[in-house]
Amino acid sequence: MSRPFVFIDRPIPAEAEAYIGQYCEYAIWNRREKMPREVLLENMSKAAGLLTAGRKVDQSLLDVSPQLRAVSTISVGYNHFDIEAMKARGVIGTHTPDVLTETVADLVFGLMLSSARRIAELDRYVKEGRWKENDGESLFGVDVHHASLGIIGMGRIGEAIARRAKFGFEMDVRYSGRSRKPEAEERYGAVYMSMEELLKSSDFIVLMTPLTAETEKLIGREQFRLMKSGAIFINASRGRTVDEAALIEALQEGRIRAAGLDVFEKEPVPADNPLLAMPNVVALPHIGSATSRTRFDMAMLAARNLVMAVTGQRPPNVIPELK
Ligand SMILES: NC(=O)C1=CN([C@@H]2O[C@H](COP(=O)(O)OP(=O)(O)OC[C@H]3O[C@@H](n4cnc5c(N)ncnc54)[C@H](OP(=O)(O)O)[C@@H]3O)[C@@H](O)[C@H]2O)C=CC1
Ligand SMILES: O=CC(=O)O
Repeated sequence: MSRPFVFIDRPIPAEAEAYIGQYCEYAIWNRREKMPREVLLENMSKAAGLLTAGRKVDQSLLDVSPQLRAVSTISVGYNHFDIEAMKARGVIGTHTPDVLTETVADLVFGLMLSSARRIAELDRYVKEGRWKENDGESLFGVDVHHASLGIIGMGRIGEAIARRAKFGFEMDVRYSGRSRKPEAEERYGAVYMSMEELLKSSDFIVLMTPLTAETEKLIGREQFRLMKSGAIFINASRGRTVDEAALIEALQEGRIRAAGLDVFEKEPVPADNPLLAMPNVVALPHIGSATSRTRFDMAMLAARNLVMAVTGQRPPNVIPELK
């Protein structure tokens, strides 16, 4: 039987590439520069599978990919998939849940600690030689331990954050979302409440939902107005789950104390985005899952998902809407 042809649209670890090579013919775009569209078109015209991370899989891509049977993304989020278009064409979509959960939860805690104790801001302060003997209260922050934490989107990563909060920092955990999580309630004492109640009562608010039609701009002007004065807002979901103009306004007006952001409406974030000029904003370049170990595990899982899908087996990580 002939081996299926797959296209890998970015550099991946040698082990993942070798694994795919055991079962498939393949081509790989192995450079950091942007791939010319002709290269994509040439490969997609014959590809049964695509391994990517973040490339839009929409009608226009499907139109130039007549053989396509499966797309495997090296990410847990799959908001770059046009689900309806894929469903209509019978294209399988897979993602990489679980392997990155703990790593992303670590980063979220880093953002919480850095925002509360002003770690990134004060690092610059010391390195710029501004540290003086009588700085006193001007360098004070707020406590993370024993504070209240509201998690919006108590899924895999949300629960890993709740565990750290409960057992590491004795925080008072509450959550909102479209379904109850009895295990999280039992294990972490997490209290289920409406988003409104959560926003009004939490010292820290962490947004961890996927980006969907329902969650786009889930947090906007009205939600920032509901937050406690002095609240700290963390977003590691997707930039578009937040109305960024409303976030900027809330920070400029001093409505909230600080924000820790791993994601932005436009990525890479433009240098003139007002958020970048604010000392009380910790800004990261979408690195939630970016440790060597975790990125390796994600690539291997995505490679296995792809191979299974194009060789007629059912991969374990088909995205829920396409199951
Ligand atoms: N910054 C980064 O580098 C990373 C960001 N992410 C982002 O984090 C997201 C979550 O990942 P993960 O925890 O694995 O996913 P899960 O699917 O396990 O969790 C998502 C949670 O969000 C909830 N949710 C979905 N829609 C809504 C809604 N409309 N209102 C409130 N809650 C909602 C889900 O509810 P229910 O249980 O009812 O389905 C679920 O509990 C990813 O989709 C991705 O966008 C992920 C990894 C790295
Ligand atoms: O943002 C990263 C992901 O895995 O989703």
